[in-house]
Amino acid sequence: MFLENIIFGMLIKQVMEKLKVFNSKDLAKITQHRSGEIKFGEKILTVPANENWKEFITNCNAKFVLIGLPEDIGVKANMGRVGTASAFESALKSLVNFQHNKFCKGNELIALGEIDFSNEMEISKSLNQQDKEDRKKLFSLVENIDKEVSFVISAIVKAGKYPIIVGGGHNNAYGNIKGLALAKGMPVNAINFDAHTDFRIMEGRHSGNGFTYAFEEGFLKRYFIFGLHENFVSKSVFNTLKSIEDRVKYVTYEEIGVRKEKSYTNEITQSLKFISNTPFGLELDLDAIPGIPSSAMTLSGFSVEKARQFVHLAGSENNASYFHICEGAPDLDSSNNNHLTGKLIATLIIDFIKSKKFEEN
Ligand SMILES: N=CN[C@@H](CCC(=O)O)C(=O)O
Repeated sequence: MFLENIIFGMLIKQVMEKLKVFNSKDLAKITQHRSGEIKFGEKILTVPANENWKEFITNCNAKFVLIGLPEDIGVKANMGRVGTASAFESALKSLVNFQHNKFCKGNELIALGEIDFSNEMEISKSLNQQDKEDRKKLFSLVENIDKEVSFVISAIVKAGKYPIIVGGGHNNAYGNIKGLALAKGMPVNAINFDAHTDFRIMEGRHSGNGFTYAFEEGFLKRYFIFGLHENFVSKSVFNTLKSIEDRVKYVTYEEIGVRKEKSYTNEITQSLKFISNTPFGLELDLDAIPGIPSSAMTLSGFSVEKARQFVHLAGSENNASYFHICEGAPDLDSSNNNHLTGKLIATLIIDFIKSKKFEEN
């Protein structure tokens, strides 16, 4: 057991720069050309060979940087159902085949690449989430992922760009928030469109406590959870939220969508007032949208149109500094339409890019 732990430690210490930078051929391979049309993939920028990625994105006119986090270890460490690792690949395949036109142009986006978590994913496959010792190892793997994510997000923000991050599990909120806070040199805020708070106890890192760790470690100042489901939040988490209500607020899905006590757009305005005075992260968990394959998939919740409206309104705030879409799990979709999760993620990416145009006008 002792030796096993040493080997495990050595394996996960292989922390280097794990960023796999895309080149134009990576996009060309998945872009389906059609005469008379210009596809997004023909215009999206990639880092030229032999150029330093940080220098390239700093000097580039494009404002948005796309980055993928192909992992589902945070979900596994949270006892969930894996399948989020393929979401980025699926989203990219749809995105490159969208139309480049007057509403949105491909060259506004740099497809930077993905963080290569294949080493962690391989180790994770051999671990049993029900086993106490194995679960601790899963927590360590998530900490490893956190370091990589916060490093890359911080570098993108320092380059003056908006990271658009496709998860992976919601554990990655922690790395995003920390990365943004480190780049800005101050604690930041976050708004989260989610059925869950992901403010569960600090029992070890997983997809259910990214915001707790970011809050307790001083990276997250104010947090708003938009549309959480009353049935999915424990009494103890509600008590915790009550004790810090000056810094963490929420509105439930049931208050807006079921009992109609509050209006959707008015609640978005109120929630944005709470967090938009300082740089903030925009988080969207696909398990809040009915019927989207994810670990905690549900059939009730805000529609795709409502989610798009939310991204549009929140993204158009000057201080909205990154957009993270997570928990989508194409691998859990057994239908012959399992490309649709990626297509939805690509649609939301474009909604965020378009929302920023209002900032300039
Ligand atoms: N990111 C999702 N987190 C949820 C998952 C809930 C579930 O698996 O049922 C949470 O931990 O609360």
